[in-house]
Amino acid sequence: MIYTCTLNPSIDYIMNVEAFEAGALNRAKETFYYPGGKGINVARVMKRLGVKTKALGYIGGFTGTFVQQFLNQESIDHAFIETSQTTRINVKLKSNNETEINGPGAEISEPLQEELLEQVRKLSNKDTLVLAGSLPSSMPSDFYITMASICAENGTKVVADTSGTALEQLLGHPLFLLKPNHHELGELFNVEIDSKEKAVLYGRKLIQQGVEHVIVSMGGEGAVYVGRNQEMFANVPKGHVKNSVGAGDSVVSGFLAALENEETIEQAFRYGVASGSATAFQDDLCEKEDVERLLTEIHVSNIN
Ligand SMILES: Nc1ncnc2c1ncn2[C@@H]1O[C@H](COP(=O)(O)OP(=O)(O)OP(=O)(O)O)[C@@H](O)[C@H]1O
Ligand SMILES: O=P(O)(O)OC[C@@]1(O)O[C@H](CO)[C@@H](O)[C@@H]1O
Repeated sequence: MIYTCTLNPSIDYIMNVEAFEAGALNRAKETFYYPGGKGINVARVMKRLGVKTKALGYIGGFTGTFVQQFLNQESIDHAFIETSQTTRINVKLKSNNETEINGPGAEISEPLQEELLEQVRKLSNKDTLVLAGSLPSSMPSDFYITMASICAENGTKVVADTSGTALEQLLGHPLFLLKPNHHELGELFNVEIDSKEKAVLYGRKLIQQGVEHVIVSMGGEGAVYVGRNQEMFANVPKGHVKNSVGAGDSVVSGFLAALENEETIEQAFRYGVASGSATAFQDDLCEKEDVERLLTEIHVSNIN
């Protein structure tokens, strides 16, 4: 079973504003509320792609109730730990460009941290745990490492979709999949990644540190896959980008969903990229039929 863990979920409040002006009264022409947080996005997309998951993490307050009700309506299984604090609201302001304001997240007490670790201890070598997104600022920065170490003891596969210190600290632990974008990968090694060749070079360094599959997404410039025996490049289909929120999470979902359906690594990589683009081309997360329509526009080539 695939479990997603969102330590810091959100409601994503999407505001479409025609020509945003800082310091002035702006009126949105359209707004949307979606449950958010990277692990929750992964769970929602996997459900649409036909794969069952269970969402873990912390939830609380009226915003937490909204998130849980939304997931219930979409028949997404979850076992969140309730906190007395309100789940954050992240503002996604879409105008000529995209501006995001993400909240710091709730305070998570030590007993609640222990409760989540207990859930992780129950996972087996048949399970996969997706650790996705930021840690609330109150949590120890090595919490992902604690979770990854428990998983290593039990043979549970770990997928990580995070950035900054949390990502840096995870390196050296056995990881099944890492999906940094090219900025996040560059930040890890203090370099600028501006070509697929550089993405491969630094992707290989992740493989040397114990990662099994690396996908480096480069927005509209395509994506690179680096594995132990295979390196590939995929273009992205052409289309109008409406919403990049959750596009990276959709790449993770598409890749994992295809592997669950026993596709090859190449096909899973193509499916991941198609899922990312299908999300980028619409307001909410992708639907299966959009993903499958885009598959034919994605060409995967071996590198070297
Ligand atoms: N301009 C684009 N055209 C087509 N597809 C795109 C475009 N930008 C992003 N995508 C799709 O979204 C995926 C993820 O994009 P990106 O590299 O920006 O990752 P990310 O920064 O992790 O995403 P997110 O915005 O969710 O944090 C890409 O691999 C691609 O499939
Ligand atoms: O603050 P974090 O945890 O880094 O990112 C949270 C977030 O921006 O990531 C998702 C998109 O990937 C959104 O649903 C959510 O608002």
